[in-house]
Amino acid sequence: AVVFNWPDPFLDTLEDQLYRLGFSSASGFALNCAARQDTTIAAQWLRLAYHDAATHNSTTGTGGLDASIAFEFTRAQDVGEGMLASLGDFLGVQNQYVGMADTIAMGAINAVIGCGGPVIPFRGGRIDATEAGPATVPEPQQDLDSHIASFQTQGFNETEMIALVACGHSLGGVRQVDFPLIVTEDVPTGVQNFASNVGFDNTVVHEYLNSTTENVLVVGSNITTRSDLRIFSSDGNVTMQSLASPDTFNEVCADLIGRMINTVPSTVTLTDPIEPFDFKVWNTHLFPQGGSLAFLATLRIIETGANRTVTMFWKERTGTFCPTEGCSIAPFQVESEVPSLYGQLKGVTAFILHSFNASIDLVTSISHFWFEINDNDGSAPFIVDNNGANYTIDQDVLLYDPRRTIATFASQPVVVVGVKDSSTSTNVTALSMIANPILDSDPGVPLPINITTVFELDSSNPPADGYTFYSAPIVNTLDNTIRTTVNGTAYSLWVRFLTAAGV
Ligand code: HEM
Repeated sequence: AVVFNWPDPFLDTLEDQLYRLGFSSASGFALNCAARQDTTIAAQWLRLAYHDAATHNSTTGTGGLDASIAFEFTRAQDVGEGMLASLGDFLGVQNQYVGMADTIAMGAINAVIGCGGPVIPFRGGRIDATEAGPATVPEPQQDLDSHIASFQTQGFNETEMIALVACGHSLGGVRQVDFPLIVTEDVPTGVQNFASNVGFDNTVVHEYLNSTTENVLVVGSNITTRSDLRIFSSDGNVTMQSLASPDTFNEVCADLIGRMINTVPSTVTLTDPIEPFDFKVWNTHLFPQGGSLAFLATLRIIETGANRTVTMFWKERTGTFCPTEGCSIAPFQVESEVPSLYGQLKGVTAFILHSFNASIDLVTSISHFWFEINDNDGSAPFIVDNNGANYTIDQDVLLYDPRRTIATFASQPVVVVGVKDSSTSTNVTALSMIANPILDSDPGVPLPINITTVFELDSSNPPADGYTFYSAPIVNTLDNTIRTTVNGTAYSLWVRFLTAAGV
């Protein structure tokens, strides 16, 4: 599994989105196999992921799960309102580090578990395409040889093709409005489902094998578009029979859907699987406050059942202020939080959030911090110090100020940052990622976009504690990277959340 060395905005974001409740639409909306547009959100997400991945060419190492679907969804082979609806679901959780392609992949694994299917490992690091890929999504009217060839190009052999189609067609169905030549008989809901049940399981396999299937790609009156029949029966039903065991079905589908979402251009390297981090420093803020520096930090710990005491320690940046063993403080707040479904399925019962609100000497400041944990069960207390490297605060020149910032839901937040020793040449900017709004009239390319905001000297916050304050209204409250150059040195600060416990 991947190792988290703080600060790592990329892993920090992905791990929150995977394991914490409410941190990503891609982990929330498909829960309980929720219905939408006469199918399920999960079915729409899984189909979207497959169509995005199907642009892969394993010979040239191009295409794959790269969000190129955002440029392709208007093609005939991608017909269906589920495509745009799914991209719309996912917009708004990307940032400078995590792109749409990772969200689509995360959506696919949540689609499967949201409908009761197996847990698929998540690797991150996909890179969003900037243009459409080739039109290589298989279509029902194509013959078996074409399907074998296109799955081969995408990296799957014939057996894997059979199983992957069965796994995918465990969910959802074919819409009459989009495929009138396939769904030729009236269906009351407008969708002819692949299986008689809604959830992710091998009902589609059983109903195929015992000839009760209503899968229109198997038994539809239009013989040309019986692609599932041709595919499923292509090896004399050997693969379909092997999928009759629910355990085998789940195992094979977890593996193949996992490979499908990890199908990326050869230039992309994915991380190792991201497992929930045992200890995670989260949402830190350092800012000037009434003659000292306020330092807010949360240590998130996976619940172990122990009645833990957690102490935060820190050392000064210059000079001497703290005792040799470090300055220390107890948390002002300890909260328990229910993890996401994915987290629960990985065995996390709760996250315990220990929040600290330390007052740091303004002159000597802070260079690094760490924690000591006592399980209070007679065992020796242990240190949590970022895998031995300490949690290092790399600078105190450019600081985001959550208390001076005015963040309300009613209006655009006015973000305030403090710059130490600033000269008149200071130029403060924020690079923010925002969701590109989908308009019904012209959906455009549903991918997030970057905007740059220039800060101005803040007349309502006069200089204090050696800092000069700059402010700007900022559209996005989820993720901003603030930059400035002071006396020739460039500083950058990642601000993911505008507020924190203790603000
Ligand atoms: C030869 C290969 C395939 C063909 C010809 C094919 C064809 C189709 C067609 C015609 C539909 C109906 C779409 C609609 O009405 O919106 C559909 C739906 C679907 N397909 Fe496939 N498919 C193939 C492979 C796959 C694979 C490999 C997966 C995923 C692993 C997949 C996942 C899905 C899902 C989840 C739906 C339901 C979508 C919904 O209910 O909104 N398909 N497929």
